[in-house]
Amino acid sequence: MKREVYLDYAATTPLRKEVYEAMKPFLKEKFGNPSSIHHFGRETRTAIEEAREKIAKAIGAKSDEIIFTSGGTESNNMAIKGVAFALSTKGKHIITSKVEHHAVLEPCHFLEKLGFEITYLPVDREGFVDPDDLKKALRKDTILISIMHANNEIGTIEPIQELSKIAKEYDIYFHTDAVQTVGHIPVNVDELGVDLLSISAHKFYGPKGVGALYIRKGTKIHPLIHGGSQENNKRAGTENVAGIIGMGKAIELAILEMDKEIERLTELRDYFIREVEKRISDVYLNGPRSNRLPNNINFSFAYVEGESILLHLDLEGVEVSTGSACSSSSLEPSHVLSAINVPIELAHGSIRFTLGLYTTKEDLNYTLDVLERIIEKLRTISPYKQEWKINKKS
Ligand SMILES: Cc1ncc(COP(=O)(O)O)c(C=O)c1O
Repeated sequence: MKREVYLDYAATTPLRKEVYEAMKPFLKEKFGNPSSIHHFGRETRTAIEEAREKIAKAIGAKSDEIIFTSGGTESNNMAIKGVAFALSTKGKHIITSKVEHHAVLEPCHFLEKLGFEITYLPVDREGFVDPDDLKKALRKDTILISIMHANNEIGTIEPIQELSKIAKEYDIYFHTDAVQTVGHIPVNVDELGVDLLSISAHKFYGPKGVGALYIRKGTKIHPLIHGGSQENNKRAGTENVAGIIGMGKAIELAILEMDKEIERLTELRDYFIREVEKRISDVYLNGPRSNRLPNNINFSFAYVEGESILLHLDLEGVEVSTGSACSSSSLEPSHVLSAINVPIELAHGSIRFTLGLYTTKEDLNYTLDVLERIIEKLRTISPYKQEWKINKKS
């Protein structure tokens, strides 16, 4: 029987019921502007500060080190451009990696147009940045290093502690895009040794359009949005009150359930990987087998197009993604798969399955049955069929 199976939790997660309930009053009756002095204003101000404390506590920070933003994209932009603008007289060199999200790569491309120089570090075949490569890339004028905590396409968890240690030795700011890890695996800013860290609520069952940037006390950074004095003069504009309250509730619940979910999802992930490798020939797992996000699976299926697999899965009620959500609409192979040296034909046959709170083993069994059938059917009509048969014989 047809099932509805959502396996695209890395793109976004559904809003939790408890989060929606917590937000509701702030969409209607509790409408005060948090900057107003009167009762209505004080009520929303208090709620915002409580949410800030919850976010800070979840990552081992202090509440005055948290700035609310419109999401992961804005947080990354603020961290990178904000530090670049603040330190441009000290230096104009930034180091990042080739596998970052576009919300890091594009601000870097923009800065290049303004005369900054960016080094894009390579990664190994599993997507890991080598600390030695970072050391070699350092220059006297390096002002910022930005390496993501975990990759949104292939799930690689980067060795942030080791990388940030190098930054510290040379007194260089370290930013990490933790959009895929906060609320999913333990994140502690002191243990990671980072100065800036990006968060997005809709990746952990909070609302879309709200996020946060952790800025270690004393870090020099310019605001990107000018206006009122909100967010400690670092991000002007009346706050997204309901969104912020929702993010606070979502992080609280995510932290409570984290250990249990890590164990459950890791088991489901490894079961799915094993079954795919057992049931379907010519499949290649992208990304590592350990130090991988508990909910991430990314496979290349030889001789078939990822888009065809996606559309056929969709018809059967299974929602997945080819590479990152942003590149789903483009025919370019994903920059992440290119960086880990996946051949172009295989990169085009790649599918990302990301699990979450509501994923069950029954969902995965249904997906496996459907997937096995679809791949077999697509391969029968594949233009690579002859070549495939030859390869299989040899
Ligand atoms: C690693 C990473 N960084 C940044 C973003 C952008 O976050 P947002 O959608 O909140 O702007 C995403 C979302 O896909 C992501 O996966």
